[in-house]
Amino acid sequence: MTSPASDITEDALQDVAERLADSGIAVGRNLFSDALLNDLLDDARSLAAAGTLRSAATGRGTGKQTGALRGDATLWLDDPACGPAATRFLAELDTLRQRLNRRLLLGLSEVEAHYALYPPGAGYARHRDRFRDDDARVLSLVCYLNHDWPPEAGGQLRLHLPDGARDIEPQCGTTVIFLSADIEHEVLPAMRERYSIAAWFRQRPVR
Ligand SMILES: O=C(O)CCC(=O)C(=O)O
Ligand SMILES: [Fe+2]
Repeated sequence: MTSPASDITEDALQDVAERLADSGIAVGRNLFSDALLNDLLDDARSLAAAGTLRSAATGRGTGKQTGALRGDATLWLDDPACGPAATRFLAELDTLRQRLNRRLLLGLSEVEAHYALYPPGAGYARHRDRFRDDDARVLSLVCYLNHDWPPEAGGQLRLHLPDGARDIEPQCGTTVIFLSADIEHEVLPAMRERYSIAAWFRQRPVR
């Protein structure tokens, strides 16, 4: 089977698909190349330095109280201000979408993704990614861009699972994929700047 424009091997894909089918969560290591992740971090940093990332509290489709729930600043990867790494990453995600469809028959029709920067002190309260009034989000993906993240810096993704909480360090090279409707999660307050990309595979376009 050919997989154009993909860093992800067949074995890694198989592993992700099996874990998603078994438990609704897959944690991948090194799904994307170091070169791409480094370019994405550079891009996110320059966008942040230019003041282009916007507080998620004022983003689309969210309520006025969002600021109390989440402290990140974001920019959609299809924004013209983003660099070529963002376009490459969206192409990777779209290839992943098609490959997951072949294995899991999820009917994913589109993927959207944004850069997120959590400044020191920011987190994201416990939530699910599927909105009450919009069930388009099927799979969530979070890809971390932080090198040498020490545990004492906080900022872990805490997944609330039937058998207890599972914490994941936001370390560069780690990618978490989970069912948007099922998995409650939160971002613990980060003590230093925390860079990531959050993406959602949707079952139909809305925008
Ligand atoms: O950055 C993370 O670890 C998770 C972010 C998140 O939950 C979201 O953007 O919905
Ligand atoms: Fe989330």
